[in-house]
Amino acid sequence: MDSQSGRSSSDHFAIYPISAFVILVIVALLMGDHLFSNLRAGLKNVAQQNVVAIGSIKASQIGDWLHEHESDVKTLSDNSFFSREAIRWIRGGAKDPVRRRLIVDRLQSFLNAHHFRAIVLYDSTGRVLLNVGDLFADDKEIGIEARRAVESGQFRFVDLHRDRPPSNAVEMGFISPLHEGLSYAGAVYLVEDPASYLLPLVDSRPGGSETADTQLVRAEGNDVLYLNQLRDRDDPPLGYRLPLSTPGLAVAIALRGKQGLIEGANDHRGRPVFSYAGEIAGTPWVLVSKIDEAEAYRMVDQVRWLAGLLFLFTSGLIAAWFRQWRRRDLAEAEAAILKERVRADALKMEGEKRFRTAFEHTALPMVRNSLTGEFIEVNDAWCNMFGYSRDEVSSKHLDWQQVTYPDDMEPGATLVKQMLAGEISDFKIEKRYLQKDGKVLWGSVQVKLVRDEQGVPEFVISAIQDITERKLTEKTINFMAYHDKLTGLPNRALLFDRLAQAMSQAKRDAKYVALLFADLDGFKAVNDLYGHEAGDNVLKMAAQRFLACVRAVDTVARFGGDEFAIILGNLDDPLQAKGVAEKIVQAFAQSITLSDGRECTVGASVGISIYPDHGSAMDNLMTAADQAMYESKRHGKNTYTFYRGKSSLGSESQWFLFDESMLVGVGEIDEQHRNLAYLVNRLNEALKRDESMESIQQMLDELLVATRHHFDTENRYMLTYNYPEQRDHELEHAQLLNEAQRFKEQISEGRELLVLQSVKDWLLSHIAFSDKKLAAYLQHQGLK
Ligand SMILES: Nc1nc2c(ncn2[C@@H]2O[C@H](COP(=O)(O)OP(=O)(O)OP(=O)(O)O)[C@@H](O)[C@H]2O)c(=O)[nH]1
Repeated sequence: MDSQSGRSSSDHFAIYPISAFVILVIVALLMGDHLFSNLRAGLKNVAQQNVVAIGSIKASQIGDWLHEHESDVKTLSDNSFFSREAIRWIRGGAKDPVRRRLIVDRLQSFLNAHHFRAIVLYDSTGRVLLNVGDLFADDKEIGIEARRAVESGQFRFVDLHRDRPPSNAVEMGFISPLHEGLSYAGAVYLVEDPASYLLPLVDSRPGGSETADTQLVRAEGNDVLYLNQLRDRDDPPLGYRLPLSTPGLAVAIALRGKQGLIEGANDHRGRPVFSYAGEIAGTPWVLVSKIDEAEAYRMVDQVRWLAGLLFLFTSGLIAAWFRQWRRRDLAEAEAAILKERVRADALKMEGEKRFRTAFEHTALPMVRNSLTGEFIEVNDAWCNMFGYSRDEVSSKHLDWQQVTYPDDMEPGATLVKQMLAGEISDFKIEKRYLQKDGKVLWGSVQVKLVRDEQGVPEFVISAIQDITERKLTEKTINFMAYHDKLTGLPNRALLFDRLAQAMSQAKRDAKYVALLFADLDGFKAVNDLYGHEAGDNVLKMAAQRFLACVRAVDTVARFGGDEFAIILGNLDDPLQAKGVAEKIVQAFAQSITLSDGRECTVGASVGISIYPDHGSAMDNLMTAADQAMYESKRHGKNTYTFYRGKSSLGSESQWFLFDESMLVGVGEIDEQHRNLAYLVNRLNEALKRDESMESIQQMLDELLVATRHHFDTENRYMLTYNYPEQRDHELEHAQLLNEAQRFKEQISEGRELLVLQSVKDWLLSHIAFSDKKLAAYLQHQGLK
């Protein structure tokens, strides 16, 4: 892995913690926001409840206080002793000193009892007649109000105002007309000092708050006039005003008629406040209690700030830790990559070194080829095997084709193509090679495609094992298995094979095959007269004479003893066999000279059968030839005879005749044997009808399945009844099944007749020799 890919892989893994962190941050922010929103809502609620409580209580107290004063005033003025005395005194021209004294005393005691600042007595024109209490400045305006009270007979409220100099005091009051019955003759003005109760009540604030305040206001022209002193301003009562049009001003909103909670408004400083407004009945006043939103929210905002700071601090810490971790991780990854690369390089060098040592010093011939087949290098063992020097290999630009035996080129070329196409990575084959001097040798070659680190094919390496010896041995063994040791002719096994091939070929080409059976006449006498060795020589010479009579493509086989068989394939006319038979008879008419010079004579009796005239199955054809040969013997020997029986031996549909003699006596086994015979006959029929190879294959498959089933049945019986020869019997089953596997290949090679014959032969032999024995045992055990 290179460093680039290492980093990207590490980055890939870093995505997870980063994503997790981002998600965590988002969740924390959302949760925090939700939490703080709830807290703020709670605090807002509390703050609003507080301003409502304070505002409404104070408004109610002020209302009560005003009402009380109104009652006090009315007590003094309404038909009271005082009012009667005062009216009389005023109507008397306000001259009676005794009555004046009485009035003053009365007012003074009233003043003392009710804590007014002063009481002023007016006549009906609004002129001041007398006053008690504090310093008082005669105010024309008040006089006018007093006259109006007398004229209207109505109580009048004198709003807060600043008294004229020298008093300058803030005051307010209540004017009540004096009447006796229905006549009014003056008025009393009770002057109240707001600082004694009203203003302290308004200004009283809950402890602990920095911004909570209550403001008593009234509209004056286009302004809001603050009647009390604000907690954050130095202006005295009635000393501060703001335009009524000030945007968002809570008191202005209240004066415009909004009562109760006012939301989203500001106070005189322009700061957002929670406020409550309440009208004071009978006055133009509005009482507004308020608290700064900032103060109400202060706690939660502070906590929010702290939480934010803590969050930022923690995030910073995590980010720093993560960065550090990533750095360390990357550094570790890079270090690991570097280490791995160094290790890989070392391994590669080590591997190359080892390969080179192995390549150079191994006793196994090895060669490296380019992808197009030229030799890149060979080792010493290869040079020894093929006879080329290394210089010759490079100067002659040798490639693998030049050292391969021409007939063996194809399989290797196909496999190399598959290997380069990536279908296989290596292969092993046996093939013939050509040495430099042209000699042929056999090699078992193991070929492997070598790819570079990116997987691109680089070169092909081959290791060759010299198997010439083994092949020769195999050839000899093979030859011996299929040839007669004495004469060197094909033996009976090879004869069957060749006959099957010839019959299949003839079937395809619509030709004839002649099978000649020849038995030497008088051969026993040779043995008897000249000895066995001489007999052997005669057999050898007889073989040569047979061979001399046939074409190279024909087969002469020794069938056994002094019996020979000759296959003449690819005949256009069956009578062509006649010529060969005549030549054979003539050939044996001449005497044979033995090694010791003595002469002997053996004849040849020949029987001829023709495929397909005398049978389409091998054993039928052989039986026919055999019968014809005996015919020749009967006719005095040294002659030939064509089979003259029926055009075809036996009933071909009953080619495998399952008769009584084949019953073994165990019901299930007999039934299966009968079924197998049926399947063999059916296959034979299909071959005769020249059915497609596919259906032939299918029938053979069915036959094999039935055979397997039959063997399983027998195995079961053997196991159940403890058959002493079970092992041998099962071994035979296994061998037969093994052989059966080969049948499929042989069928596809066009050797179906041989297969059929083989199946029939082994089935017959198995029933006769093995199954009958087994059945006898089973019957003995009581099985039917
Ligand atoms: N020397 C030798 N003799 C063999 C060999 N195989 C079989 N024989 C003998 O060959 C003889 C064959 O017998 P027959 O075919 O009856 O003899 P024949 O004299 O030819 O009789 P006809 O066929 O009736 O003419 C037997 O005596 C066998 O012992 C062999 O490999 N070498």
